[in-house]
Amino acid sequence: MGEAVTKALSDLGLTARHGEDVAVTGLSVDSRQVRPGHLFAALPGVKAHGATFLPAALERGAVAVLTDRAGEEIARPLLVGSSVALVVVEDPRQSLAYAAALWFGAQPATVVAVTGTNGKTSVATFTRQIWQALGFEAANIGTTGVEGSFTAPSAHTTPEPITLHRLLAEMAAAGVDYAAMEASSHGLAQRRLDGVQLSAAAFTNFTQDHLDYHATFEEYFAAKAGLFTRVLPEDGVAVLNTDDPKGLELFDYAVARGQQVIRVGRDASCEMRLGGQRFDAAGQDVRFIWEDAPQLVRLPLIGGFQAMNALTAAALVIACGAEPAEVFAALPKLTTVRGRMQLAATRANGATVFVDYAHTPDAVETALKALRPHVLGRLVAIVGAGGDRDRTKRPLMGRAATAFADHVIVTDDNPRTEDPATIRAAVMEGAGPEAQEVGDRAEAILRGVDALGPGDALLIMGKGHERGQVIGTDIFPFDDAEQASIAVAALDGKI
Ligand SMILES: CC(=O)N[C@H]1[C@@H](OP(=O)(O)OP(=O)(O)OC[C@H]2O[C@@H](n3ccc(=O)[nH]c3=O)[C@H](O)[C@@H]2O)O[C@H](CO)[C@@H](O)[C@@H]1O[C@H](C)C(=O)N[C@@H](C)C(=O)N[C@H](CCC(=O)O)C(=O)O
Ligand SMILES: Nc1ncnc2c1ncn2[C@@H]1O[C@H](COP(=O)(O)OP(=O)(O)OP(=O)(O)O)[C@@H](O)[C@H]1O
Repeated sequence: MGEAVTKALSDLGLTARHGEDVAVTGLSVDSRQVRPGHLFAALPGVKAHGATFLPAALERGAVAVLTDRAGEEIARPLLVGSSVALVVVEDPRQSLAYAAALWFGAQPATVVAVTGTNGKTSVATFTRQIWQALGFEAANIGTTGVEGSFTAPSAHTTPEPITLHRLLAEMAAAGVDYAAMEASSHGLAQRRLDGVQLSAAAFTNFTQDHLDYHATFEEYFAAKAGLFTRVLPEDGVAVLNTDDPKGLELFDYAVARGQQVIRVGRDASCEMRLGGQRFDAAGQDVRFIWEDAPQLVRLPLIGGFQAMNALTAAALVIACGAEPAEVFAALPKLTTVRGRMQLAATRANGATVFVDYAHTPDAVETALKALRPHVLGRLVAIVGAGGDRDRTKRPLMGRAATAFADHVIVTDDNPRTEDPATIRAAVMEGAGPEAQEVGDRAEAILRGVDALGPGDALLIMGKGHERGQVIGTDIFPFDDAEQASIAVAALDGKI
């Protein structure tokens, strides 16, 4: 057994207000995870103040507490006569983020972060894919976990600082030199990224979302802006979609801080400018202009917005020092995030089948609208809604499908403990009398594929990357992309 690592509070940038500069054996934000010798970060929470769990943390052997003034009030009486060190700071989440960085002490040499309402996963994934295509060891961290040269599951889009820095240190130890991470607005508001050394950061766009957590639109934007005004250092590069008015606002902040900026968008002022797009069944040809030189690339990606995501990723990689010509040569190799507008199968007659995670009325509309320019013939949609979740969205999802597709098949999603027929009836109510109802999802996919003539496309929505269907309380193996391949093989005589 190796000797346990310990670090003094002062080595973690912390000063005790009460007690000594003790050595700690680890960090925890949750009393239930405290081990003997740990520093317990008692954070102000939505439901409770972490300091209320101090007795449990002390019982488990915490030797130091990091908290704010409100936490100090709760902690002081509990610490009378004890040698436990009490560290009181203005913003304990930020101090914890710095302490976690110092505790783990290593990260990949180049780390970039992406924020925005939509496109974070796509941009972080594309950035990693470009680096890998250039021959570098690279990984991305986000909603889909950690992927690339290093893989790990992740519960959060932006992991908590302790998890995040453990991951970054493990990546560095495994030889990963490049990492692209998603910066969620929750993660930014909770200072999860504050201890990360960023080389560049990108902003994709800003629309209404997450107003359940952020009190106002302004607060939500302020959280995202923090990536550029606080986390990204002055010598970092800001990659900004300045077609979005909020991107223009960030441009002003970045310039005021002396950061170098790469603007991405359609406007003539952009260093990375999107010119034209021509769509076909399997992707798009994109014309763009980099520093006044026109370029043409093939993107095997569905959806007009993916060109902006790919260019944003290209700009990030260039910002970190790569040769632009090599970066542009890598773009035709990009592949979509699994289950997001994923080309799952192609019929012998050329008709295509796509799988997408869209499971809200808005997402159904966006997905169908994105696919439409790629389809010469008819667009067929398969839609369903999950059980034990929001009921009001069911007819709205059916309505959106009928409004933006030429033919709609309503099927089961994850019925969970509800009666599947009742859920389908609600979706059918919005989808209208022309829609076809096929409860069994595999049969619905078979019928959808069978309906495709040359030039047609089928979009199977709702489950995306999932590999199981939840019926009752059991999960049965089910993969939309695999079912699409099976249906195509069966109908085109390959099995
Ligand atoms: C809404 C939100 O962000 N909540 C975060 C917040 O929890 P909270 O304020 O509710 O905590 P609380 O339950 O009031 O407890 C207060 C403190 O006491 C601690 N505690 C609690 C119970 C106990 O027995 N002992 C104990 O020590 C908790 O660890 C916490 O530090 O502080 C906790 C500790 O830092 C976080 O783990 C927790 O993230 C939760 C798990 C979460 O689900 N967050 C989601 C919303 C999130 O961050 N999502 C974004 C993506 C959003 C998106 O783009 O879709 C993400 O980046 O993943
Ligand atoms: N640049 C973009 N502009 C507008 N919409 C986009 C853009 N990129 C992606 N989208 C839409 O957002 C959906 C989710 O994309 P993506 O996973 O990349 O975003 P995200 O910000 O990571 O969201 P999440 O954290 O929920 O995964 C896509 O399926 C698409 O409908």
